[in-house]
Amino acid sequence: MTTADSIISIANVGKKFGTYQALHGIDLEVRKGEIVTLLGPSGCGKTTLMRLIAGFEDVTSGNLRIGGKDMVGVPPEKRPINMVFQRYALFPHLDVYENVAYGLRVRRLPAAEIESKVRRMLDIVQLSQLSQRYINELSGGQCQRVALARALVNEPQVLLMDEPLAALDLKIRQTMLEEMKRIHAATGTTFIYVTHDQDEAMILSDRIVLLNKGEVVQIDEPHQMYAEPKSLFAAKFLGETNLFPVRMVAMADGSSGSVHATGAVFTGKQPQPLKEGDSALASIRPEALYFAASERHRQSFKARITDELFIGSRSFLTAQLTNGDRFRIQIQRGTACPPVSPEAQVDVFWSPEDVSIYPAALT
Ligand SMILES: Nc1ncnc2c1ncn2[C@@H]1O[C@H](COP(=O)(O)OP(=O)(O)OP(=O)(O)O)[C@@H](O)[C@H]1O
Repeated sequence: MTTADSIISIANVGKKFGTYQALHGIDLEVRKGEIVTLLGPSGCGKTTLMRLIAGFEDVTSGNLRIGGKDMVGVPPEKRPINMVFQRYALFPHLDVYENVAYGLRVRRLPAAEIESKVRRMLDIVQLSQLSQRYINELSGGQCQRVALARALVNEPQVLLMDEPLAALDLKIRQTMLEEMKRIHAATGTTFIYVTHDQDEAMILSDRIVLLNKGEVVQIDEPHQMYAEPKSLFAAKFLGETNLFPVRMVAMADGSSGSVHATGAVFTGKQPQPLKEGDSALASIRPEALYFAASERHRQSFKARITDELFIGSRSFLTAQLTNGDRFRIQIQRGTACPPVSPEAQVDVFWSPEDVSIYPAALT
């Protein structure tokens, strides 16, 4: 990507709090109109990176540009961005309309322009009917939409959102994610979204920036990151996966593979360097395991099915290998599968295309 396509350009950025290095060598280009999610476990630096973009903190090293302009010394209110916080920070003594109009009134825009911008934005977030309600008369999801409207009415080039759905329950979160995608499509604003929730990140993002311990671990489209995690950390953080301890070996055809204690052979992608004799972990997602062989699903081992967790459209089966290792198999409702029986052994098949092998010691 060239810098010309980018609204935000972050090059080798570091952030120190006293002696503590919270972010190291962050490189990130965000394109105009993109939805980019900063994803990672608690304390990995997501909020710090967002606060650097917002201008609430200064970078310690490296370079941060917005719209091509260096942001050193540019205060938050002079940056072409708006931010939506987890707790919305709405004005309880103003109604929905006046909450949305607030920023435009501060900027002293003409009354007719304020009216048309606020009406349009209330229409986009589907709150026109509730424009005269006070904030304490709204549901959590409606408050969230007021907060979005209030930020977007200022037509920022970039909207920053820090865990904006964290206070909502699961069902409303899912609806709000769909809403946010629709609002994004209607406005074309660049969204940068902080979450530690992998589902939110996968549903919403054009690209996910996965962080761990203050570093960017991987930047990819959600499908790509799920299918080809470049590290054990990414494989474990995004979705569920089974990890089988293996040892690297040379295969008969000269390629490299790995062997499990049961003798099962795993070949597959090796995103990080591995050599013969190394301890490693072979990763296979529960939905990539099958009970029937096919042209693709040729590798197999024997297991016993000890348990079924039924969750409606699908089930998770717990399976046990002959050496005692347990793993999970996901099957769709209606798919034929062997009965749960601690006695009977069944063959479980997979494709090398669905296997990634990672160094055991690294995360
Ligand atoms: N003002 C500060 N002074 C000192 N350390 C800080 C400060 N702000 C953040 N940190 C530290 O920097 C690290 C990253 O914090 P940050 O809030 O960016 O993490 P996060 O990924 O957003 O976590 P969470 O999901 O828990 O909000 C943490 O170890 C945190 O304790």
